[in-house]
Amino acid sequence: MASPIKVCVTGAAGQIGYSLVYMIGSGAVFGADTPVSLHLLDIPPMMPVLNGVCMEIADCALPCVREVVATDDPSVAFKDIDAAFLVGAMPRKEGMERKDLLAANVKIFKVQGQALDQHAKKSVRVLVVGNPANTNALICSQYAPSIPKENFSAMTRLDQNRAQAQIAARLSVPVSDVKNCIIWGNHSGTQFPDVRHATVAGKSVYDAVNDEAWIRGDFITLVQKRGGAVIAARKLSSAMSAAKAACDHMASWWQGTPEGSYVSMGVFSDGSYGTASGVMFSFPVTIKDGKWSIVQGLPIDDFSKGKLEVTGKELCEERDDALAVCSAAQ
Ligand SMILES: NC(=O)C1=CN([C@@H]2O[C@H](COP(=O)(O)OP(=O)(O)OC[C@H]3O[C@@H](n4cnc5c(N)ncnc54)[C@H](O)[C@@H]3O)[C@@H](O)[C@H]2O)C=CC1
Ligand SMILES: O=C([O-])CC(=O)C(=O)O
Repeated sequence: MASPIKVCVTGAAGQIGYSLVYMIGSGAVFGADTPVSLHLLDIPPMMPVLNGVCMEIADCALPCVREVVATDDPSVAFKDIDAAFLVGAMPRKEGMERKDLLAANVKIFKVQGQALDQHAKKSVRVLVVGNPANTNALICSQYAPSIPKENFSAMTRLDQNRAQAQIAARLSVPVSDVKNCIIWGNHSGTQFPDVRHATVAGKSVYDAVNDEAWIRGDFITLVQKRGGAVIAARKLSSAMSAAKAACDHMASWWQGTPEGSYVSMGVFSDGSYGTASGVMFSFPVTIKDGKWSIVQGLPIDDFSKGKLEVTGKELCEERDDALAVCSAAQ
């Protein structure tokens, strides 16, 4: 076995953390032959709960887990880490939009950006899960200027998984047959789940579904509002599926995307497809040798163009609000 990689999970005593640490420890993300040192961060009042999580990790007897560091100190949690899952943040309650969390959560990502800048490896790959994820990732990157912007990303993989699961259910096929559903823009109600370029068992999803009204209507709304529907049902936000998506995201980043496949990630926008630049916009990306590249040249019709504009505008507004909160907190 190789030497352990250091992986940090913030909010490790919370709901998503509870599923996520097991999945990482099981080898599902970095490979069954890659040992990991788990660095678990939470806030001081949660240390007894985190201690219980550590007991359970030990009791799982996971061969990949070589070390567990549980702490409330970001300088310890981020020390020399290779990968970070930034989950620790307040979740929304019924009736809230994710951007309603901005004022409370964005300060966490400012402080953690500064701590990553000081303590993490410069090659660290950072996945932001805590909402509003795209804008938190942008702020985190901004306050970690010594780490390349390409090393920060926001999670829209749960939306991609939701979209692919809905298409599979509609066509009564296994979800593994459905590929290349795209999530454009913000992880919010303005996101654009797009199946124009998706395939099912190698054929066009658009043709297989053969119902443009559904694809442009109920399908989009269902994916956009799925997080809220889970909250209404569970009285808690998605946790198991969020942890699975975080693992899928990091596994793609670590291991690359197969030939002909792409995945959606919130990444620093260079203005591709005429989108807003300087925000963390979710694009289809391919990944090779740990580096993502935005898939270029996909035809975008007028319907899609309109959707990209709306979600880009929201991201610019969130960015401006977040910067105002951060400078007021200085
Ligand atoms: N991007 C996405 O697709 C998704 C994002 N989320 C977001 O993930 C976040 C976490 O959700 P849950 O685990 O359900 O919440 P939770 O409330 O169960 O757990 C959050 C944990 O973070 C900890 N925490 C708070 N501030 C912290 C800080 N400064 N440093 C370290 N830890 C801190 C809390 O003490 C708590 O243990 C929420 O913001 C939620 O909205 C949830 C689902 C999907
Ligand atoms: O909806 C929420 O607040 C949690 C989340 O981001 C999701 O489930 O997609």
